[in-house]
Amino acid sequence: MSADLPEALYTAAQVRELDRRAIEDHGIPGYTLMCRAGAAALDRLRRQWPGARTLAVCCGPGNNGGDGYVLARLALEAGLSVRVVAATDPARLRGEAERAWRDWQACGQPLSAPDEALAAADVIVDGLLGTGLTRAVEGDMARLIRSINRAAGPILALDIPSGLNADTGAVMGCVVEADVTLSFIGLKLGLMTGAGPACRGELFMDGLGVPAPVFDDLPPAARRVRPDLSRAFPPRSRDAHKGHFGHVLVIGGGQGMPGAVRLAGEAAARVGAGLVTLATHPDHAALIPLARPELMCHGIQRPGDLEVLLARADVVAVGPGLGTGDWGRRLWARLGDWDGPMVVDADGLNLLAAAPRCREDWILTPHPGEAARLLGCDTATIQADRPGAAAAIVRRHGGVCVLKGVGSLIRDASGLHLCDTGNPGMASGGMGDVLTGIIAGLLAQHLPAGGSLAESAALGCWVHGAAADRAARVGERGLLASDLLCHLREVINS
Ligand SMILES: NC(=O)C1=CN([C@@H]2O[C@H](COP(=O)(O)OP(=O)(O)OC[C@H]3O[C@@H](n4cnc5c(N)ncnc54)[C@H](O)[C@@H]3O)[C@@H](O)[C@H]2O)[C@H](O)CC1
Ligand SMILES: [K+]
Repeated sequence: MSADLPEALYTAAQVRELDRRAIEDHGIPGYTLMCRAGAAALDRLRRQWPGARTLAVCCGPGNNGGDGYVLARLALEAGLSVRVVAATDPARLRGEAERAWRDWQACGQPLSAPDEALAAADVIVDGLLGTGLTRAVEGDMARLIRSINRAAGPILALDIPSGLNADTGAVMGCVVEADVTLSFIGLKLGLMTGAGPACRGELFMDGLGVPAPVFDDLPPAARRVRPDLSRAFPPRSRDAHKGHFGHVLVIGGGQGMPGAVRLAGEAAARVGAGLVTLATHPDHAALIPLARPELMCHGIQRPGDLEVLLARADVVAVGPGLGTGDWGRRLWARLGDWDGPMVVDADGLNLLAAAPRCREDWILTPHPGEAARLLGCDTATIQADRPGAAAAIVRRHGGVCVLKGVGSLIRDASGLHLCDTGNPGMASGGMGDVLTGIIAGLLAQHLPAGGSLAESAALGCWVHGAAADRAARVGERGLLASDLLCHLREVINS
């Protein structure tokens, strides 16, 4: 991903509104925007693949196709060999796209058959579908996308890989697997979550010269988490003592599952919580401090054993390894009237799904499967509309929802953040326990300074992914949750 991507993320409808404003309110003709898009795409193509001489440009039925026809004409004028594949009859093109087609036609080049064009191409340009995707891709369009994906040449997607839902990051039937995507005017939310990161390749954006006022009073659908770490983690006063940095109580670790609470507890300590106590099953309470003596650990037989611990806690993290049996259920029930910020993960979420409740001061951290249980649907439904699922969980349960996965979403009643740190090495047990501890540890310190519950959750997601990215420098495969712990300090002090 190019480092200088903007923070704001938009839906397809919002980008269409930005297009409209640029055209109608600022007098930039639509065709000028389209020509700028085509020119920007050709420029990106030649930077990415300087040796490319032969292009296959696949053009669809709308303005995304129009971008493609402009690129094809400009490439021809620049001396490249260009074969254009029209996915649908160009006679059906309208508006700017029709004009782009006519300007291409005036170059006197015939259309090409897909197989011939794709086989000969040094680079393939995907101008099939953009933000106008309205339904699952099928038929000839799907066949063409599959041929593009099978071809040898690298792929440049215009605006968004065809077949990717710009709002949700879901694949609509099939999707172009791009090597590079150049998005226009505003970054689409779907490029950053769900299947977006996997099919967009390296991501760039070009604003097409749209003036800044176009973006006024159009709040983006989401904002990428880009913390200013010096502000998020202000220097500690010289007379600091552990009482200044809060006390986290982690409740979980049912019989035979001590690891989850240990990971969560250590993560909370590693992001700077002053004190961390684990309330866990008596069978292993004495063992955990042997591995990490800084963690205080109490064996809990019954809910009453929590009282003294809850009285001392500033933040509760509940769920890692809790289990949904009688022991876990009784501890969960005791928390019903605990008054303070809470992070709920894993079996805490499963118990919440079984007996729904609503609070404003908790942070729920479901992965898609737990989110499906919270909403009473299946995981595919969650992944088909991740932003919608996160919003539904907040409507039903209040507080903040961190919907984990590629492009974790952090949703509260006032808005949506998206975290794009992290890597596939995080697909291993215990990563969620570490995130739970990180968020609880930040809440205990009221970090980021003056931030909301959602901002603490967003910062925690960012720190979690950034630590995993550092740990993955020696390889993603085999990355363990505990590998993140030593990197947490590097990240928050960097
Ligand atoms: N001035 C501008 O408007 C600019 C637009 N940009 C580019 O325009 C596209 C959005 O264009 P739009 O025509 O709205 O949509 P698409 O080109 O994505 O395609 C719409 C077209 O496709 C049909 N369609 C929808 N779903 C399917 C499907 N599953 N299978 C087949 N066909 C489908 C639909 O019926 C329409 O006919 C944007 O992405 C930019 O690339 C410029 O970037 C900036 C200027
Ligand atoms: K496209």
